Amino acid sequence: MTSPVDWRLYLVTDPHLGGGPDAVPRIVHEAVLGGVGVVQVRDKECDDDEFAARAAAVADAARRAGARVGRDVPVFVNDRLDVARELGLHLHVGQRDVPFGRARAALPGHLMLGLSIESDEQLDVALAGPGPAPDVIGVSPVWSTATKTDTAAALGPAGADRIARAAHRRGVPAVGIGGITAANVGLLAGTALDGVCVVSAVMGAPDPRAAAVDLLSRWTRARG
Ligand SMILES: Cc1ncc(COP(=O)(O)OP(=O)(O)O)c(N)n1
Ligand SMILES: Cc1nc(C(=O)O)sc1CCOP(=O)(O)O
Ligand SMILES: [Mg+2]
Repeated sequence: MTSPVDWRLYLVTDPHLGGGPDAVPRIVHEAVLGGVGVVQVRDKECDDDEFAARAAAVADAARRAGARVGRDVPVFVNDRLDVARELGLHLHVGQRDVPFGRARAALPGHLMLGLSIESDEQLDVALAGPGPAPDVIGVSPVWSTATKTDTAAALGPAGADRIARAAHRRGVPAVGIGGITAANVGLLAGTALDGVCVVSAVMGAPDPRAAAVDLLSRWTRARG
C-alpha cells in the first residue's frame, strides 16, 4: 500500500537558482531530508531528452532521500506528458498546456495528474466532469513572484482559501503557489490549503535542507 501524500511542503525545481542544472538533484536530496514531501521537476529550456535525464536524476535523489527518512516522495513532471509517461512519473499541467482530459486519458491510471487553478471559474470547469477530477490543484498565484511573471492575477490568502474549500468539497487537495517564503507562509496557515509550493525559497537558499525545515516548521506551527 502506498502512504498518503504529504502535501504540506511541495518543491518545484529550477535549473538556475541553485547554481545550474547539475546542482538540482543534490538540492532535492537535501530538501527532502529537510521535510519536502512532493517534488516537481520544472525546466522550460532544455529538450525532452535532456529533460528526461534531469528528471530521472531528480527522481532518484528524491527516492534515496525519501528512503533515508522513511517516506515516499512523489515526483511530478511539469508540462511534459511524454516524459512523464516514459519515466512513469506524475504530471502537472496548467491551463495553457496539454488539456487536462487529454493528459488524463494518456497517463496510466496509477500516476497522479495535477492542474493549475487560477480562478473560481477554472475550478468549476475542472470539477464539472464527466472525467475524473485532478489529483491535486495548484492554486496560482497566491502572490506575484519574480520566478514566474506570466501568471494570472494574485489571489491572496482569501482567494486561495475560497478555491481550496471548493476543491475539498470534491475531495481534491489544494496547494498554494507563487511568492511564498518563510516570511509570509504563516499568513496562509488560516486557509484551507493543504500545503505550500515553493521554488526560490528552497532552490535559491544557501542551505536547502535548513530552508525546508524552516518553512515546514513555520507552516506547522502557524497551523497550531
Ligand atoms: C503545483 C503547481 N501549481 C501551479 C503550477 C503552474 O503551472 P503552469 O500554470 O502550467 O505554469 P508553469 O509552471 O508550467 O510555467 C505548477 N507548475 N505547479
Ligand atoms: C511555477 C510557478 N507557477 C506559478 C503560478 O502562479 O502558476 S508561480 C510559480 C513560481 C513560484 O516561484 P516562487 O516560489 O519562487 O515564488
Ligand atoms: Mg505548465
